[in-house]
Amino acid sequence: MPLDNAAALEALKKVMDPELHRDLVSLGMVKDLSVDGDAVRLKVELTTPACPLKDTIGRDVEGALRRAGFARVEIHWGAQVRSAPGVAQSSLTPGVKNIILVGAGKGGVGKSTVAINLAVGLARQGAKVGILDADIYGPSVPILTGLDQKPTSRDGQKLDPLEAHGIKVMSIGFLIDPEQALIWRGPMVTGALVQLLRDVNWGELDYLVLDLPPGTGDVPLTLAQNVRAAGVVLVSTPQDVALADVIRAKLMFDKVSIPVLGLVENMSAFVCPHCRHETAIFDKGGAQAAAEKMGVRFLGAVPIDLAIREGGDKGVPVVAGAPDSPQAEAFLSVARNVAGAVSTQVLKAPRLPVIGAQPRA
Ligand SMILES: Nc1ncnc2c1ncn2[C@@H]1O[C@H](COP(=O)(O)OP(=O)(O)OP(=O)(O)O)[C@@H](O)[C@H]1O
Repeated sequence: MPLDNAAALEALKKVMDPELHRDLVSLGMVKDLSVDGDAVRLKVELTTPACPLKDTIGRDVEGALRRAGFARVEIHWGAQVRSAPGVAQSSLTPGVKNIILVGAGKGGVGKSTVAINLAVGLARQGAKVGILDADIYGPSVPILTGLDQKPTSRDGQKLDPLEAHGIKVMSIGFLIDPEQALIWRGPMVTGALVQLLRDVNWGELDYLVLDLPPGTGDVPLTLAQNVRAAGVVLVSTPQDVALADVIRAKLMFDKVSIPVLGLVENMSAFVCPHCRHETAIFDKGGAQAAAEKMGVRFLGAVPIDLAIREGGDKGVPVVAGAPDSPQAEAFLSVARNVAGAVSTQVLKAPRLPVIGAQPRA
């Protein structure tokens, strides 16, 4: 067989994306293919810049092309985050490709800490990201980002989100006294949430991370009726009492047809910074077992750690403040796994009309 574009494409059709279980050519990931003698050059366009399997894909592409007879293989990388068909055209947030919910069965398990580090982690890997603090009864994103100014509006219609650590940020905590929302009835809460989605200038984003209130209630239901989220990341500590709640939360998301992207174990074992001894304060490994039981993906474990708590209190998430630390790497790995899960979800999504409200003219 001559060494030409057709031969290279034939070889690339045998390379499967290990996450998406389809070949790179039919996924439209092969771009700018050119052959010159026994040299081949191409761009592989990943479905997310935070691709967890980039190295594996690179090795597989090179191997397949070499086996086809190419002596020199030059791979360039790109990324184009995709969204499920129809999502962008008919949603409250037209420029947002994927909405990722972060939820927990109970309070205090570190849901907001995971949400902010996930958002900053996705941005650090090259994605355009925003975070919306939808935890209307207990907004913690202002503290976690160190932001406290009031958002303003340049166009007199939509509020401009604030920015910190490379992401766009909006929280009900910027707009009202947090104690005020505590006495809100359900419809006020859901109304505020719809406004925070629709009436904020989110612009073009690959991912909008939504920090949900803990437990089950009106907010997930409102979201299910108004946005087509890519899915929900569930956060739990490893001990049984938290896991029982997260299993209940999963059932609730199933009921409202929001896909569960997977489960994160937060406050996993404590590693002593002095002697490296590991202590399983809240137990360890429980979430992985629970994820298997629930039939959802395990997205990773984050240790209980002083730097994570201090970063949160100072408004500098550890992923931004100490990006090369093992603590940050734990969150970055979760971010890559979440990005992979979103890509898988997007490709699985049926081409259905999107439920819910239309953008305002
Ligand atoms: N892995 C961790 N290591 C150490 N401290 C952590 C970790 N994760 C969260 N924390 C700390 O635990 C406290 C609660 O975290 P966070 O506010 O993220 O929880 P939450 O589940 O969102 O709570 P709520 O339900 O009240 O919104 C914070 O002080 C935070 O800094």
